[in-house]
Amino acid sequence: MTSHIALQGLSDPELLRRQALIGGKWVDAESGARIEVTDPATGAVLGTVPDVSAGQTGQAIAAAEAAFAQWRRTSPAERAKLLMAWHDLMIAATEDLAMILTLEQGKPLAEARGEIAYGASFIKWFAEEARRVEGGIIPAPMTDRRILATKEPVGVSAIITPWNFPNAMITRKVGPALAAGCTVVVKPSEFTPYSALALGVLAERAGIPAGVINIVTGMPAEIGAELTSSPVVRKLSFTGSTRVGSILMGQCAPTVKRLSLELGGNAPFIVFDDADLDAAVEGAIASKFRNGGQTCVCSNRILVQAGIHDAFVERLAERVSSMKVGSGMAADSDIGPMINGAAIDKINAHVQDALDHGASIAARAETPEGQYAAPMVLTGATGDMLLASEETFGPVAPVFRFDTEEEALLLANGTPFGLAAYFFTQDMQRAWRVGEALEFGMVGLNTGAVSMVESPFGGVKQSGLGREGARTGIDEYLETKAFHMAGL
Ligand SMILES: O=CCCCC(=O)O
Repeated sequence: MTSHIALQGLSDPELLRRQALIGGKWVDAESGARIEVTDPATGAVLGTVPDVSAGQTGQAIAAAEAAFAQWRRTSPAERAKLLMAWHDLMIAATEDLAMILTLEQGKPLAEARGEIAYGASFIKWFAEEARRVEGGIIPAPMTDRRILATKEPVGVSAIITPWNFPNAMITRKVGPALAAGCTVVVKPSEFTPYSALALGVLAERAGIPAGVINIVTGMPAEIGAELTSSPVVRKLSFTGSTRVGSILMGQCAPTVKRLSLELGGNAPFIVFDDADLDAAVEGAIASKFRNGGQTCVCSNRILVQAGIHDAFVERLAERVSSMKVGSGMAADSDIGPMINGAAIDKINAHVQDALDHGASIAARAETPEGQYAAPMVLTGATGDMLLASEETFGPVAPVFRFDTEEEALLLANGTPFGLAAYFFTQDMQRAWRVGEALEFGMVGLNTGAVSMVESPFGGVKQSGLGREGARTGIDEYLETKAFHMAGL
């Protein structure tokens, strides 16, 4: 089968796999059904992958269950060694992995390289953490007893990942799962399966045993229903929208699975009068336009205090109007295509609704025809606009004006979501006060970037459950067993 990706010249064409991975075997769908994967920059079909059925998903679950029996008994040092080998192969394959990622997802190649480094960092981190899973001894109320708290892997884990970070959202989940001794069935987004399959190839080369990582490609409803209903699957980790997360949560209820959910955000980005203007503009660019605005932690509402409002808007507008929009494969692109037509429709609807409600366009970058959204700064944004209550998930920066700190906090917290928030001030008392008052899982003071392996990633309210990355990320894949030894 020919493929546009192969024509682009991967140095290791074997990384481009077009089959699902079940129990160590690369397989097609039993029905022969396949789905197309397209390049969002051109609309060209990159190739196809199997549309795996519920039955085959069941086979992947059975393979993960069989592998779990052995994998859970490997030593932490052995798991760490295999994970480090996987990490090293990822780093060595950065250029190819980044090219695959850009072609199927659209983000500029430089950002894709950054995602591969970010993705690999989770594998390295959890390779290290594998050897630090410790239990404890609890003083018992009687003298002839000892109580041990031991840690055990949760079991077979279902990993459902999104299209916006096709590499790193897999590694942030699979890294800790494998380190803890769990085995996984990964269902990557149907828009970006090639990045996932390439990770599968590298895992196999690293020596990770058959069945420990299974990857099922295809449409989400059928595969998701099988993963969530299976009593063998003991854990679901999902990154995606709150709407889908809550459906999955409901589907997991009958079998009472452990859940990690990284869901939608509606991040406020607050600029106080006393902010460092340069730093605030840089922070806004970093947090708003990462991945073309298609990131759950991207700022969605830019709240600017009246005294600095006009200066901030002027500087932001200058930066945004000179942004380069184009194919992620072009060296000078700052913003690539959006993932699909539905994304463009939503962005356009938000912009039109804002304009209908009195907003104005302060800046708009030149944008080519095709599946692109124009980077834009809107002023005069207000709470009755769609973009105040929903994630736009695109390169549109709406600026809301506020007068007092109290007003800013009411606006910022006035959302059912609570993933990330950012604020800029040079007043240290305000820094503590506002940082503590923001109802979000992640808060950036004088920075627009909070995503890094060392830091716990996750949200409160309808933004999800659990934390990924960091020291605690492995806990999501561990159970505590109370082991009572009596008659001593
Ligand atoms: O949309 C959510 C992906 C999270 C990417 C990150 O880790 O910042």
